[in-house]
Amino acid sequence: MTKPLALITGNINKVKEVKRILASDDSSIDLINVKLDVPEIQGTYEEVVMAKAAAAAVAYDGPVIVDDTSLCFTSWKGLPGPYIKDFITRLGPSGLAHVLDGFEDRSATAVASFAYCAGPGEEVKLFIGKCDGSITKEAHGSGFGWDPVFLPKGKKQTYAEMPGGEKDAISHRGKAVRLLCEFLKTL
Ligand SMILES: O=c1nc[nH]c2c1ncn2[C@H]1C[C@H](O)[C@@H](COP(=O)(O)OP(=O)(O)OP(=O)(O)O)O1
Ligand SMILES: [Mg+2]
Repeated sequence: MTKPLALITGNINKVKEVKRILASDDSSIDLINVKLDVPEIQGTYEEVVMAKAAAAAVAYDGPVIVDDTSLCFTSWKGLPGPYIKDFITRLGPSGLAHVLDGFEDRSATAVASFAYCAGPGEEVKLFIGKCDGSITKEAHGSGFGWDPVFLPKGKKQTYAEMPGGEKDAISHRGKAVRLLCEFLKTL
């Protein structure tokens, strides 16, 4: 029996956002969430998410989607990138904002790397969404991860301050999930 398509993540905020983006797309694509601990290798965000999807497909033994999210500082040549989780977990949003004090360029790019894998050993397909912005000097609003310190380019509110639908319309995750959705409709 084929298993349902599963979004493999331990992050409830990702699940909430992906479901909200899919619902607004009117796509009738249904996902279940399965929380599995999948290893995350070191490498570029493409390498990290491809390995994560392949491992998730084996662990779940069925069709999976994974999301690996990066936050890339221009002044740091793209770092922390896929290693952002340790930074935000240890420093919190305002601590993260202060690591750029002393750098003139506070620009950053949020990257959502989604990957689909139909099952163990199957090819992995990538869907990348990016949002350019900058890191504010202080936290504004409260919410998911580094949302309080990410100011999308051309906006007056951080991700944390804007309504969910507004974040989805411009966000790294919104862009990646809409690409993924187009692909899933062709299956
Ligand atoms: O839109 C976002 N806005 C703000 N913060 C975000 C966002 N999306 C991910 N994040 C945070 C969660 C984690 O601290 C790190 C990414 O790490 P990442 O490995 O992709 O996520 P995770 O370990 O929480 O869940 P998973 O089980 O899917 O790997 O950035
Ligand atoms: Mg993770």
